[in-house]
Amino acid sequence: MHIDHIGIAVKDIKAATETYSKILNASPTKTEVVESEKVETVFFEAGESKVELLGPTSTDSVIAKYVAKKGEGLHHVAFEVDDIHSELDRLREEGFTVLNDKPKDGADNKLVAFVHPKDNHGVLVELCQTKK
Ligand SMILES: CC[C@@H](C(=O)O)C(=O)SCCNC(=O)CCNC(=O)[C@H](O)C(C)(C)COP(=O)(O)OP(=O)(O)OC[C@H]1O[C@@H](n2cnc3c(N)ncnc32)[C@H](O)[C@@H]1OP(=O)(O)O
Ligand SMILES: [Co+2]
Repeated sequence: MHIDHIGIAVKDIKAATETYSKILNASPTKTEVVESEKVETVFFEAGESKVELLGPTSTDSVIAKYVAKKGEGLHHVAFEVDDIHSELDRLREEGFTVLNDKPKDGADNKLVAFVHPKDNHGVLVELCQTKK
């Protein structure tokens, strides 16, 4: 298991892309709209992990809600696993609140699912697995 990406919620994806291009001294590697989440994502590589900027594409996106309530900032940490189904079963058995009945399509050719932040000391955890 390793950290695949950290997700950062932003108001203005264009402005945030300019900022992170300067911080990382690199161009984004991928830009993708994920309709199911109502977000636009911009990825930067940072060693073995990535930074995922998340901007809302709709006022009822979870990212719009988060930014309105808490402001911009770190939104989630995503761990890549080999078998997302068995990891989700394991976490459910451990008593964690998994927010998805089954993994769904995320960005970057991944299946994704989320574990509620109340169970993780205030951090929203994403599990992801590269689609085969
Ligand atoms: C692009 C696809 C994918 C990828 O491929 O990488 C993504 O990353 S998508 C990212 C966006 N999608 C998601 O976050 C989906 C999972 N999230 C959710 O289902 C919800 O956001 C939530 C976590 C269940 C919260 O929703 P809700 O209960 O409706 O929001 P509230 O504002 O009422 O929050 C309740 C409670 O939880 C705290 N909270 C909310 N979000 C976060 C967060 N990201 N990190 C930490 N804490 C969070 C919020 O502050 C509330 O706390 P209290 O006020 O103390 O009750
Ligand atoms: Co993510």
